[in-house]
Amino acid sequence: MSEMLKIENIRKVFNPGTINEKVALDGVNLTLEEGEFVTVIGGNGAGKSTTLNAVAGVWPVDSGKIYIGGEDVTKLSEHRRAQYLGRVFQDPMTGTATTMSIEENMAIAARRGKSRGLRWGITKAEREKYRQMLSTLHLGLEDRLTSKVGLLSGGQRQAITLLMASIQKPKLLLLDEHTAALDPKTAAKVLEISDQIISENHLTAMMVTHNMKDAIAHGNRLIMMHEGKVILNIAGEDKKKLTVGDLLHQFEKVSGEEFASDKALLS
Ligand SMILES: Nc1ncnc2c1ncn2[C@@H]1O[C@H](COP(=O)(O)OP(=O)(O)OP(=O)(O)O)[C@@H](O)[C@H]1O
Repeated sequence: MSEMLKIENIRKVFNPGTINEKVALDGVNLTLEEGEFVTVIGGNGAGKSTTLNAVAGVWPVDSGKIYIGGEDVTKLSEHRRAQYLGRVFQDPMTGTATTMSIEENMAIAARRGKSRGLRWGITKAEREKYRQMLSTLHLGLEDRLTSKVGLLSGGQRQAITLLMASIQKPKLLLLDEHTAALDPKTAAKVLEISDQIISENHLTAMMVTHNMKDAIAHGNRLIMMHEGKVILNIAGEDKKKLTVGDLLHQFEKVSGEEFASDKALLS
Protein backbone atom coordinates (compact mmCIF):
# COMPACT_ATOMS: atom_id res chain seq x y z
CA MET A 1 0.00 0.00 0.00
CA SER A 2 1.13 3.51 -0.67
CA GLU A 3 0.10 6.89 0.64
CA MET A 4 -2.42 8.48 -1.69
CA LEU A 5 -3.13 11.62 0.31
CA LYS A 6 -1.02 13.29 2.91
CA ILE A 7 -2.17 16.51 4.53
CA GLU A 8 0.59 17.86 6.73
CA ASN A 9 -0.17 20.53 9.28
CA ILE A 10 -2.15 22.84 6.99
CA ARG A 11 -3.39 26.21 8.15
CA LYS A 12 -5.78 28.59 6.47
CA VAL A 13 -6.90 31.94 7.81
CA PHE A 14 -9.62 33.81 5.92
CA ASN A 15 -9.67 37.62 5.93
CA PRO A 16 -6.48 37.90 8.02
CA GLY A 17 -5.98 41.11 9.94
CA THR A 18 -9.61 42.17 9.57
CA ILE A 19 -12.57 42.06 11.90
CA ASN A 20 -13.75 39.02 9.91
CA GLU A 21 -10.54 37.06 10.50
CA LYS A 22 -11.31 33.36 10.71
CA VAL A 23 -8.86 30.55 11.42
CA ALA A 24 -10.60 27.91 9.30
CA LEU A 25 -7.83 25.28 9.38
CA ASP A 26 -5.59 25.20 12.41
CA GLY A 27 -2.99 22.52 11.72
CA VAL A 28 -4.90 19.75 9.95
CA ASN A 29 -3.16 16.39 9.52
CA LEU A 30 -4.49 13.37 7.65
CA THR A 31 -2.93 10.47 5.77
CA LEU A 32 -4.92 8.15 3.51
CA GLU A 33 -3.45 4.99 2.04
CA GLU A 34 -4.49 4.01 -1.46
CA GLY A 35 -8.04 2.64 -1.44
CA GLU A 36 -8.99 4.21 1.88
CA PHE A 37 -12.38 5.91 2.20
CA VAL A 38 -12.67 8.48 4.99
CA THR A 39 -15.90 10.06 6.16
CA VAL A 40 -15.59 13.57 7.60
CA ILE A 41 -17.98 14.87 10.25
CA GLY A 42 -18.11 17.88 12.54
CA GLY A 43 -20.33 20.78 13.48
CA ASN A 44 -21.07 23.83 11.34
CA GLY A 45 -17.94 25.76 10.44
CA ALA A 46 -15.61 23.00 11.70
CA GLY A 47 -13.49 23.15 8.54
CA LYS A 48 -14.75 20.13 6.61
CA SER A 49 -15.42 21.83 3.27
CA THR A 50 -12.36 24.02 3.73
CA THR A 51 -10.21 20.88 4.04
CA LEU A 52 -11.62 19.54 0.77
CA ASN A 53 -11.10 22.92 -0.88
CA ALA A 54 -7.49 22.97 0.35
CA VAL A 55 -6.87 19.54 -1.19
CA ALA A 56 -8.48 20.67 -4.45
CA GLY A 57 -6.36 23.84 -4.45
CA VAL A 58 -9.26 26.31 -4.58
CA TRP A 59 -6.89 28.83 -2.93
CA PRO A 60 -3.36 28.44 -1.50
CA VAL A 61 -2.98 27.32 2.12
CA ASP A 62 -1.01 29.59 4.47
CA SER A 63 1.32 26.85 5.65
CA GLY A 64 1.71 23.09 5.65
CA LYS A 65 1.95 20.63 2.77
CA ILE A 66 -0.39 18.52 0.67
CA TYR A 67 0.80 15.43 -1.20
CA ILE A 68 -1.31 13.46 -3.68
CA GLY A 69 0.10 10.10 -4.73
CA GLY A 70 3.45 11.11 -3.22
CA GLU A 71 3.67 14.33 -5.25
CA ASP A 72 3.85 17.64 -3.42
CA VAL A 73 0.88 19.55 -4.92
CA THR A 74 0.87 22.37 -2.35
CA LYS A 75 1.89 24.92 -4.96
CA LEU A 76 -0.08 23.47 -7.89
CA SER A 77 -3.05 25.46 -9.18
CA GLU A 78 -6.60 24.14 -8.89
CA HIS A 79 -6.58 23.53 -12.63
CA ARG A 80 -3.39 21.43 -12.50
CA ARG A 81 -4.64 19.45 -9.52
CA ALA A 82 -7.96 18.70 -11.22
CA GLN A 83 -6.31 15.90 -13.22
CA TYR A 84 -5.86 13.94 -9.98
CA LEU A 85 -9.29 14.61 -8.55
CA GLY A 86 -12.95 13.80 -8.95
CA ARG A 87 -15.39 16.06 -7.09
CA VAL A 88 -19.09 15.86 -6.35
CA PHE A 89 -20.90 18.70 -4.58
CA GLN A 90 -24.15 19.01 -2.70
CA ASP A 91 -26.13 20.68 -5.48
CA PRO A 92 -27.20 18.20 -8.18
CA MET A 93 -27.30 21.12 -10.65
CA THR A 94 -23.54 21.76 -10.52
CA GLY A 95 -22.02 18.49 -11.70
CA THR A 96 -23.63 18.06 -15.12
CA ALA A 97 -24.42 20.16 -18.19
CA THR A 98 -28.22 20.49 -18.19
CA THR A 99 -28.79 21.08 -21.89
CA MET A 100 -26.58 18.19 -22.98
CA SER A 101 -27.49 14.52 -23.15
CA ILE A 102 -26.34 11.85 -20.70
CA GLU A 103 -23.87 10.43 -23.23
CA GLU A 104 -22.47 13.86 -24.06
CA ASN A 105 -21.92 14.59 -20.38
CA MET A 106 -20.13 11.27 -19.96
CA ALA A 107 -18.00 11.87 -23.05
CA ILE A 108 -16.94 15.27 -21.72
CA ALA A 109 -15.86 13.66 -18.46
CA ALA A 110 -14.06 10.84 -20.24
CA ARG A 111 -12.19 13.28 -22.48
CA ARG A 112 -11.37 15.89 -19.88
CA GLY A 113 -7.73 16.90 -20.24
CA LYS A 114 -7.35 14.91 -23.47
CA SER A 115 -6.94 16.32 -26.95
CA ARG A 116 -9.95 14.55 -28.42
CA GLY A 117 -12.87 16.95 -27.90
CA LEU A 118 -16.57 16.35 -28.34
CA ARG A 119 -16.55 17.51 -31.97
CA TRP A 120 -15.32 14.03 -32.88
CA GLY A 121 -18.68 12.61 -31.93
CA ILE A 122 -19.31 9.61 -29.77
CA THR A 123 -18.27 6.24 -31.17
CA LYS A 124 -20.32 3.07 -30.94
CA ALA A 125 -17.74 1.55 -28.60
CA GLU A 126 -17.91 4.55 -26.28
CA ARG A 127 -21.69 4.51 -26.29
CA GLU A 128 -21.62 0.83 -25.30
CA LYS A 129 -19.17 1.57 -22.49
CA TYR A 130 -21.40 4.33 -21.12
CA ARG A 131 -24.46 2.11 -21.43
CA GLN A 132 -22.70 -0.59 -19.44
CA MET A 133 -21.54 1.87 -16.77
CA LEU A 134 -25.02 3.34 -16.45
CA SER A 135 -26.60 -0.10 -16.15
CA THR A 136 -24.59 -0.74 -12.98
CA LEU A 137 -26.55 2.11 -11.33
CA HIS A 138 -29.84 0.20 -11.74
CA LEU A 139 -31.72 3.43 -12.43
CA GLY A 140 -32.75 2.58 -16.00
CA LEU A 141 -30.51 5.34 -17.37
CA GLU A 142 -28.79 2.99 -19.82
CA ASP A 143 -31.88 3.30 -22.06
CA ARG A 144 -31.84 7.11 -21.92
CA LEU A 145 -28.40 7.91 -23.31
CA THR A 146 -29.69 10.73 -25.49
CA SER A 147 -32.01 12.26 -22.87
CA LYS A 148 -31.11 15.74 -21.72
CA VAL A 149 -29.65 15.67 -18.21
CA GLY A 150 -31.90 18.60 -17.23
CA LEU A 151 -34.89 16.24 -17.36
CA LEU A 152 -33.48 13.90 -14.71
CA SER A 153 -34.15 13.87 -10.97
CA GLY A 154 -31.59 15.14 -8.46
CA GLY A 155 -30.64 11.61 -7.43
CA GLN A 156 -30.18 10.50 -11.03
CA ARG A 157 -28.01 13.54 -11.68
CA GLN A 158 -25.85 12.87 -8.62
CA ALA A 159 -25.43 9.24 -9.71
CA ILE A 160 -24.29 10.37 -13.17
CA THR A 161 -22.00 12.99 -11.62
CA LEU A 162 -20.40 10.20 -9.56
CA LEU A 163 -19.80 8.14 -12.68
CA MET A 164 -18.35 11.19 -14.42
CA ALA A 165 -16.11 12.04 -11.46
CA SER A 166 -14.68 8.52 -11.42
CA ILE A 167 -14.55 7.72 -15.15
CA GLN A 168 -10.86 8.69 -15.38
CA LYS A 169 -10.02 6.84 -12.16
CA PRO A 170 -8.90 9.88 -10.14
CA LYS A 171 -6.30 9.46 -7.43
CA LEU A 172 -8.78 10.98 -5.03
CA LEU A 173 -12.56 11.36 -5.03
CA LEU A 174 -13.90 14.29 -2.98
CA LEU A 175 -17.57 14.12 -1.98
CA ASP A 176 -18.83 17.26 -0.24
CA GLU A 177 -22.23 16.46 1.29
CA HIS A 178 -23.21 15.06 -2.07
CA THR A 179 -26.41 13.47 -0.76
CA ALA A 180 -27.56 16.28 1.55
CA ALA A 181 -30.00 17.80 -0.97
CA LEU A 182 -31.73 14.47 -1.71
CA ASP A 183 -34.68 12.83 0.02
CA PRO A 184 -33.61 10.05 2.45
CA LYS A 185 -34.44 7.15 0.12
CA THR A 186 -32.63 8.69 -2.84
CA ALA A 187 -29.72 9.70 -0.59
CA ALA A 188 -29.36 6.08 0.53
CA LYS A 189 -29.35 4.89 -3.08
CA VAL A 190 -26.72 7.46 -4.11
CA LEU A 191 -24.58 6.45 -1.12
CA GLU A 192 -24.85 2.82 -2.14
CA ILE A 193 -23.76 3.78 -5.66
CA SER A 194 -20.86 5.79 -4.18
CA ASP A 195 -19.67 2.74 -2.21
CA GLN A 196 -19.92 0.61 -5.32
CA ILE A 197 -17.98 3.03 -7.54
CA ILE A 198 -15.29 3.56 -4.90
CA SER A 199 -14.73 -0.14 -4.27
CA GLU A 200 -14.96 -1.28 -7.90
CA ASN A 201 -12.42 1.31 -9.02
CA HIS A 202 -10.36 0.96 -5.84
CA LEU A 203 -10.55 4.74 -5.37
CA THR A 204 -9.28 6.70 -2.41
CA ALA A 205 -12.13 8.92 -1.20
CA MET A 206 -13.13 11.63 1.28
CA MET A 207 -16.79 12.21 2.04
CA VAL A 208 -18.11 15.10 4.12
CA THR A 209 -21.46 14.38 5.74
CA HIS A 210 -23.64 15.77 8.50
CA ASN A 211 -25.18 12.38 9.03
CA MET A 212 -23.35 10.44 11.76
CA LYS A 213 -25.02 7.16 10.85
CA ASP A 214 -23.83 7.48 7.27
CA ALA A 215 -20.36 8.46 8.47
CA ILE A 216 -20.23 5.26 10.53
CA ALA A 217 -21.76 2.98 7.90
CA HIS A 218 -19.55 4.06 5.01
CA GLY A 219 -15.81 4.04 4.47
CA ASN A 220 -13.03 2.44 6.51
CA ARG A 221 -11.91 5.57 8.39
CA LEU A 222 -13.75 8.41 10.10
CA ILE A 223 -12.48 11.79 11.19
CA MET A 224 -14.25 14.39 13.27
CA MET A 225 -13.27 18.02 12.91
CA HIS A 226 -13.76 20.86 15.34
CA GLU A 227 -12.52 24.44 15.09
CA GLY A 228 -10.18 23.68 12.22
CA LYS A 229 -8.59 20.60 13.76
CA VAL A 230 -9.00 16.84 13.40
CA ILE A 231 -10.12 15.81 16.87
CA LEU A 232 -10.87 12.17 16.17
CA ASN A 233 -9.42 9.72 13.63
CA ILE A 234 -10.75 6.18 13.82
CA ALA A 235 -10.21 3.30 11.38
CA GLY A 236 -10.71 -0.41 10.87
CA GLU A 237 -12.30 -2.51 13.61
CA ASP A 238 -12.58 0.46 15.96
CA LYS A 239 -14.63 2.30 13.37
CA LYS A 240 -16.93 -0.68 12.85
CA LYS A 241 -17.76 -0.67 16.56
CA LEU A 242 -18.62 3.06 16.65
CA THR A 243 -22.11 4.23 17.54
CA VAL A 244 -23.76 7.62 17.07
CA GLY A 245 -23.73 7.86 20.88
CA ASP A 246 -19.94 7.43 20.94
CA LEU A 247 -19.51 10.22 18.41
CA LEU A 248 -21.80 12.60 20.27
CA HIS A 249 -19.98 11.84 23.48
CA GLN A 250 -16.57 12.45 21.87
CA PHE A 251 -17.77 15.68 20.35
CA GLU A 252 -19.16 16.99 23.62
CA LYS A 253 -16.01 15.96 25.47
CA VAL A 254 -13.60 17.88 23.24
CA SER A 255 -15.81 20.85 22.50
CA GLY A 256 -17.71 21.26 25.75
CA GLU A 257 -20.75 21.88 23.55
CA GLU A 258 -23.67 19.88 22.34
CA PHE A 259 -23.42 18.75 18.75
CA ALA A 260 -24.97 21.63 16.83
CA SER A 261 -26.51 19.85 13.90
CA ASP A 262 -30.02 18.50 14.41
CA LYS A 263 -29.75 16.77 11.05
CA ALA A 264 -27.08 14.48 12.47
CA LEU A 265 -29.36 13.33 15.23
CA LEU A 266 -32.65 13.13 13.46
CA SER A 267 -31.63 11.32 10.30
N1 LIG B 1 -13.94 31.55 1.23
C1 LIG B 1 -14.12 31.84 2.51
N2 LIG B 1 -14.01 33.10 2.98
C2 LIG B 1 -14.18 33.40 4.28
N3 LIG B 1 -14.47 32.47 5.23
C3 LIG B 1 -14.60 31.21 4.83
C4 LIG B 1 -14.45 30.82 3.47
N4 LIG B 1 -14.65 29.48 3.38
C5 LIG B 1 -14.92 29.06 4.63
N5 LIG B 1 -14.90 30.08 5.50
C6 LIG B 1 -15.10 29.99 6.97
O1 LIG B 1 -14.25 28.98 7.48
C7 LIG B 1 -14.92 28.22 8.49
C8 LIG B 1 -14.95 26.77 8.12
O2 LIG B 1 -15.88 26.60 7.06
P1 LIG B 1 -16.22 25.21 6.36
O3 LIG B 1 -17.12 25.52 5.22
O4 LIG B 1 -15.01 24.45 6.10
O5 LIG B 1 -17.04 24.48 7.50
P2 LIG B 1 -17.74 23.08 7.44
O6 LIG B 1 -17.15 22.23 8.49
O7 LIG B 1 -17.76 22.55 6.06
O8 LIG B 1 -19.19 23.52 7.92
P3 LIG B 1 -20.66 23.23 7.39
O9 LIG B 1 -21.01 21.94 7.99
O10 LIG B 1 -21.41 24.36 7.99
O11 LIG B 1 -20.62 23.24 5.90
C9 LIG B 1 -16.28 28.85 8.64
O12 LIG B 1 -16.24 29.78 9.69
C10 LIG B 1 -16.50 29.55 7.32
O13 LIG B 1 -17.36 30.66 7.46
